[in-house]
Amino acid sequence: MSLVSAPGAGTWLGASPEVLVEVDEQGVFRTMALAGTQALAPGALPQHAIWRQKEIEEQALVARYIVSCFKQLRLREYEETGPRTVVAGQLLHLRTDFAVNLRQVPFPTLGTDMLRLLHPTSAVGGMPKQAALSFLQEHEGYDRAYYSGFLGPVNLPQAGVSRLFVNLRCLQLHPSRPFCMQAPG
Ligand SMILES: C=C(O[C@H]1C=CC=C(C(=O)O)[C@@H]1O)C(=O)O
Repeated sequence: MSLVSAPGAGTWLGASPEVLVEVDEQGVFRTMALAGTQALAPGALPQHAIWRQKEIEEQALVARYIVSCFKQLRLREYEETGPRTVVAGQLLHLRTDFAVNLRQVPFPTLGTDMLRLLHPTSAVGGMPKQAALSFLQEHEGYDRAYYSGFLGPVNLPQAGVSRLFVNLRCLQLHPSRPFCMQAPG
């Protein structure tokens, strides 16, 4: 959950399930391929969820894109777990987790390099990236402002520890009306 209010930026309330890049206290870099959405039915077990081919393929595209980013950086020592079904509030998603232990694989700029390569992810920008972004620029017809950007604590609670989330499922509070942002899953 996030609530950010800053002069010039406005007031934004959000609940994002998607980590864009993270480096934790143990020096582990993480990112994830998150896609596919279905409701969590009352009493149902997430591990019994059935995914359609479309969702499986969409999530696999996102996972492959992350692998291609590691390849661009010539990084081969990453751990990949999944895809598995995860719960986010009342929703289920398909998620593959990626981790690199930076104490074993010295790559001090990995967080920044991956941020540069990943943003905007295919979930919010499309794929292939440049063509999709040009298409959006031409046809979308409105300013997303901070929606689908990223936010989170940087160098907190200590230097080198950061957690950035894709700014999904959010609303901007205006004095007269809230404006809610939600992409189709
Ligand atoms: C882009 C959004 O969700 C992403 C994260 C999880 C599942 C998604 C999906 O089902 O496609 C999206 O990739 C959003 O909720 O605005």
